[in-house]
Amino acid sequence: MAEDIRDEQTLTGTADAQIPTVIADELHIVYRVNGAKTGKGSATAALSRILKRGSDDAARGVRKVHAVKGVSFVAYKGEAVGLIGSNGSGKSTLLRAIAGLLPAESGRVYTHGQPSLLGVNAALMNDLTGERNVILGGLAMGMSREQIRERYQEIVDFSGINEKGDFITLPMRTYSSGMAARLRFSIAAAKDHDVLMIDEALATGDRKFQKRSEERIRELRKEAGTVFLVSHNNKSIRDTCNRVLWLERGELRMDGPTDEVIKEYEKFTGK
Ligand SMILES: Nc1ncnc2c1ncn2[C@@H]1O[C@H](COP(=O)(O)OP(=O)(O)OP(=O)(O)O)[C@@H](O)[C@H]1O
Repeated sequence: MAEDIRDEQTLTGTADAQIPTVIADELHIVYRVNGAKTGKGSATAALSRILKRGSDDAARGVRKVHAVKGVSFVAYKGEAVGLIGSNGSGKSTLLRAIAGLLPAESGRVYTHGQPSLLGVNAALMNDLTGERNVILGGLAMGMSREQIRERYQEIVDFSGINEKGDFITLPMRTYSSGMAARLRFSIAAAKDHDVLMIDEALATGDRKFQKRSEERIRELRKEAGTVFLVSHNNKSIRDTCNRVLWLERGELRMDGPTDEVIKEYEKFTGK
């Protein structure tokens, strides 16, 4: 409890709280879906699109989905920011845009340091063993072999993969979806990130693992950067985040302290 209070003081009382890590400025993200008009993704449809190049999107059968509409916010070092909202409201799109994976239609995203996106679909190699994936995943995040060696056991223990036998030396395809998601989270959480974005990772895994993950998110937040968490689980958001952005139909509907925003959101969803 005392720790928590200290934590809050760090957030509000020191210069640390004032270092911006992510700035979104009137950000708009638009997806373009090919073949939406004909419903065909065939070679002839592709050819006719090429022939019609130069004419406008509508004529070429390209449909636009305006997924994020004019979102602006500033996130600071030491914050854990929850993203909530109905299905299709733009949460994952916003995360992917912050990670630099989607171009902005207009507006901008500025990030301090290297943002890392951890999704339940983060790519690990199914045919390789858990062990190889820990090493590759670590290298992909920019850790040195030495650092990976040092943290290897910690990662395996955290994932709990070996609790029911020696699974870490088996290919990932033999893991249940929960086990695979736990390993992904454990690999990503082994590094101290400038900006760490987690998409629904806590929804997978059992309650025990969720608790461990929440604890790690609190540590990451204390140690260095900013954590973004997308979740439909209001309790996970309450337990880990100090601030919440609520998106609805691509627009930022509310931005504020966790309790206040979740209260309004629950009113909205009728819970
Ligand atoms: N690759 C894509 N191509 C075209 N449209 C997309 C694509 N991905 C998402 N969209 C659309 O963008 C909008 C926002 O989707 P997004 O996945 O960001 O929502 P979300 O809030 O994360 O939803 P959920 O809670 O269901 O995960 C939706 O209308 C969706 O249909």
